[in-house]
Amino acid sequence: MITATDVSVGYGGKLVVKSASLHAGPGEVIGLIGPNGSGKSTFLRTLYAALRPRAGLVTLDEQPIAALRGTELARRVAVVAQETPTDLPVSVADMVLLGRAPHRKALAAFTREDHQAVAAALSRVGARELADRRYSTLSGGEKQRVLVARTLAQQADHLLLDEPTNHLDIRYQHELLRMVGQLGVTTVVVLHDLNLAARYCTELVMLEDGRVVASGTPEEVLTPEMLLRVYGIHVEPVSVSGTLQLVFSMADEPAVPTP
Ligand SMILES: Nc1ncnc2c1ncn2[C@@H]1O[C@H](COP(=O)(O)OP(=O)(O)OP(=O)(O)O)[C@@H](O)[C@H]1O
Repeated sequence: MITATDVSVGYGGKLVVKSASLHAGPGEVIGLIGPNGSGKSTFLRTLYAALRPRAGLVTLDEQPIAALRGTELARRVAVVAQETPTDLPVSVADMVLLGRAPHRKALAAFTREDHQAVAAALSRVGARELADRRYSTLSGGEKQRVLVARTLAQQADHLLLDEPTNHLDIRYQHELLRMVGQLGVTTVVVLHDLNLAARYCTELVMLEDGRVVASGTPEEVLTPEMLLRVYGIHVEPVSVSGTLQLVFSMADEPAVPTP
């Protein structure tokens, strides 16, 4: 369970997250959405203590996150952030093995169980055949799958993902988010694609200029009025096999373009 209560975060003299709250219950997948620069990554980074809030509180299973030691945090929270190292001279398998580090006693060697967890995680994201490749030579989408495999190997019960689908082709976008939903792990995921958010998130939190302007189920948050106000875009919500999908048109075009 991850809870942020009235959190404000900023850089220098500027506040970019303003009294924002969020609650991710056990096994829930919370989508953090909002336009460019609205504060999504900053809010997410605060949830794993990479940034310290100026006001408010972040808790993990009701414990203040600031009170958790680094290794305990790493055991309990897995992160795929936007800024990831790309030029490390390591193999893919070693990159994923890094996810096992919080489970290892200081200076102990990795065990067979660690290597099995790495192989299983790579298989799960369809990247088993990449194990011996050098990480820095992978494509953007391959790297992203490997970073997700690292979080799986970490076996944390909380998962924080910053645009995990942005380099993935359409099939892997869906596979990844479906897999995240099936993990049963408490998840907060920053997503730009509102149709993916509608389909795979249990609840959404929408930011505008650092403030939470809507939160609730996808149907409650992704309304035409809200999307016009926050993104300046027209949307027609449609239900496809019981799933909310959004058809967009620019605000200066007719809502449903004529052929
Ligand atoms: N390290 C930083 N130093 C100063 N300002 C920053 C820093 N990181 C982000 N910002 C600013 O904070 C604001 C929020 O940025 P943030 O990356 O959290 O937004 P976002 O919603 O994730 O954006 P995007 O959708 O474009 O990824 C932006 O105005 C950005 O320029």
